[in-house]
Amino acid sequence: MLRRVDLRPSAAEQEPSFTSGHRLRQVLPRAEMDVDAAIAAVTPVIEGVRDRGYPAAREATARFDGVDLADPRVPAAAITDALATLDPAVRAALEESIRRARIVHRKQRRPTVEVQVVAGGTVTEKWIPVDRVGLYVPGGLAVYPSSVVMNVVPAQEAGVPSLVVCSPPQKEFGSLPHPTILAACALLGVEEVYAIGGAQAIALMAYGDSGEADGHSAGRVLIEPVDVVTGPGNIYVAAAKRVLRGVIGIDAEAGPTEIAILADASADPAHVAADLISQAEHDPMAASVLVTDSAELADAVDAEVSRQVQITKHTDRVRTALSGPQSATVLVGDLEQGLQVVNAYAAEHLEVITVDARKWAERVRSAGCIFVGASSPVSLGDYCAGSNHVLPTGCTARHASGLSVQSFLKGVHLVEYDHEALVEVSAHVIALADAEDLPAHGAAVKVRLA
Ligand SMILES: NC(=O)c1ccc[n+]([C@@H]2O[C@H](COP(=O)([O-])OP(=O)(O)OC[C@H]3O[C@@H](n4cnc5c(N)ncnc54)[C@H](O)[C@@H]3O)[C@@H](O)[C@H]2O)c1
Ligand SMILES: N[C@H](CO)Cc1c[nH]c[nH+]1
Ligand SMILES: [Zn+2]
Repeated sequence: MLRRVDLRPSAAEQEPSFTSGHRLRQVLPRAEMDVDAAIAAVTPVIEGVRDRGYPAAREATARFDGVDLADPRVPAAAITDALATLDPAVRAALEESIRRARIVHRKQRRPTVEVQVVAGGTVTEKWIPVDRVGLYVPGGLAVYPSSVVMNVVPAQEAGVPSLVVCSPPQKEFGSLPHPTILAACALLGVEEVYAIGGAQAIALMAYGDSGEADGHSAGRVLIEPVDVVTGPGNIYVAAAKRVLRGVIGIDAEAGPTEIAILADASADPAHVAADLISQAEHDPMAASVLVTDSAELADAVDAEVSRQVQITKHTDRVRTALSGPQSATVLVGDLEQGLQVVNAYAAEHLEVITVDARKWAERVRSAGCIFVGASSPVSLGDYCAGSNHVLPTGCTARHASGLSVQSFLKGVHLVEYDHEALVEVSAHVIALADAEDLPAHGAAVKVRLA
């Protein structure tokens, strides 16, 4: 079922060795359409919202979601009603998910650190939450109340005073976001929610709309712009975040889901197949990659995938994802080479299902989140591990992190020197200012020396 990429040293015509991450990335599976390619599709939408505000977003919603909404703000009553009618088992699960996420995220807050550099001279680093954030909750092929939890909990733990949630309108629910998403907002005390998805939602949060563009909302503020937008989404959402980075801060490009599994002969093929399928059901563009040194395991996983795909609910979506160029089994000579492969691939999610799994996991250098051992599937992290499921995709885990409290904080230095401490270092400041041919910088110190 999964195509094979054979990197075993014995494979015919193998190049010297695929040891450099850059060389490896050229042969590893990747989707045909990447974020760069999606930028062309979202740029007109973003420019429209920048220039004309909500009317342009409304047109995009009509086009992509088949819904025309004069006012996308979700009424307060819809949010409270959604919680009142929520299935008790789902409510209990959301509450447990929130509880565990809070335990982990509360510990992430960095303390203020004051450093005495010299007598009379200190540098203090403090962390200030941004004023207002926009949290994107996907709702196209699936709906994601769990992403409400993963966005809102770290923002709240960071101390962000103003939060807004955007999620696509659902035709079958009166063009509001899905009721489970609204119920999750209610559980977390989020009151400002808009029924809007895709790139138009990211642009609307970034630019806001004062309602003055064409008088469509009679001068009232439809939505205040935010400072940071976080959250997962499809390739268009990820592209919009890349385009708008700078206008707003972003967490990471958390686009179409990826799972890589580093497994040896000890892994249970039924578990491996189930986990590959679990993440493939997100999106036809999702990527599922098995990296193994065992051809026997690869064969057994193929057989299991074929069996399980027939009985999974979203079978078409899963088949498309698993048969696309982004999914494959990569055969390696040994787990050392497997480690090089998973580090080069930099998956959003990496499972390590091997003998001594923790030992191998400790040596991973690039992955959004690492799931260690046979009893830690990605689905656990998606909902209830306490970790965050908003994670970098498309190889951005080489440099980016998953969503955390830190995503909502700005680090600021407070520099405080007294006169003596300034005098003591003044010659060095003046010498460096002269070396840079910026003598006015030196003069700003000299004027204080008299
Ligand atoms: N990386 C992560 O952390 C993470 C977490 C959860 C989910 N995900 C991913 O989020 C995504 C959710 O996708 P989804 O589609 O279900 O919901 P979504 O909310 O991300 O996207 C739906 C929106 O896309 C817009 N859209 C649809 N087709 C378009 C087109 N052709 N051009 C422009 N805009 C278009 C629509 O306006 C719609 O509102 C999946 O790819 C899933 O794998 C990622
Ligand atoms: N696996 C997703 C991150 O790519 C998160 C998620 C939410 N719901 C189910 N799964
Ligand atoms: Zn998932």
